[in-house]
Amino acid sequence: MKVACVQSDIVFGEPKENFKNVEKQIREAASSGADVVVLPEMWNSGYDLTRLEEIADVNGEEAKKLLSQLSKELNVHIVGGSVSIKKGDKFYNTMYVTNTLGEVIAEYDKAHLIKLMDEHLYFEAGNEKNLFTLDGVKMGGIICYDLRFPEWTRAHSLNGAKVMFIPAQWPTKRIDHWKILLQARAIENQSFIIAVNRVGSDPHNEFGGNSLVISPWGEVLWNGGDEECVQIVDINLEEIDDVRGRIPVFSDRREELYK
Ligand SMILES: O=C(O)CCC(=O)C(=O)O
Repeated sequence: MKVACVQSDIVFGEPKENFKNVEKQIREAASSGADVVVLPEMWNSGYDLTRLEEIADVNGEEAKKLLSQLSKELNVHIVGGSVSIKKGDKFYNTMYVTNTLGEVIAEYDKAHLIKLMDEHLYFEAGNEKNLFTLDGVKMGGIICYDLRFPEWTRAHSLNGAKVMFIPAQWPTKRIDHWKILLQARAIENQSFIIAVNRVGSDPHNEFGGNSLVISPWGEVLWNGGDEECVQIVDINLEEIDDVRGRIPVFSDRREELYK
């Protein structure tokens, strides 16, 4: 499966520009032969939280429309990072996944909101897991700070996910946490990790890129460095069952000890 990681900068509080950029990047990824395109977190607005009323996507309609159209036209699945949306009178940090038929097959509201970046003051947290199937393989998606909760990735793995997508806006100053936690999640869950972080900066933070594709054995197959790029990485999904067969951690679990 050819996965295209879109490690981009995001224009603070300017959805129009960001929509244009994302369309260009998805087209570039598709023309390079991608099967799945993966975007970063909150690519429509960045963390311009005080202007959400003005700039959040109402019911995610604009994002869903663009991603569905491009998925169908270009014959690619899209794991749409996340966008800031407004549902009713509340705001959410939401991931959409679209398939090559142009269907929205998953919608996930970020479950863990990061107080350090004031997210909890503006957004509602989601309460549901995010599982979907692409090309017959069960996969899952979480968003940025969700990564710090190993139980959350494990819950997805126990429900069948073999590939985890993790879009982010992870600051440079904690980039070592990002890399180490991602590698740990891949090893302990014996899953592919496709993690796409933005680059550039906003008025509050500099963002560290270092998007990573990691195998179920824990090998870093690609590191995006800290510049904008659209990179295709070829992953062999057969490795998952091979690694799980060699070290059967799922059947060796002692659930009764963990309460
Ligand atoms: O956990 C962190 O250090 C960064 C998380 C983050 O930036 C986010 O959830 O948006």
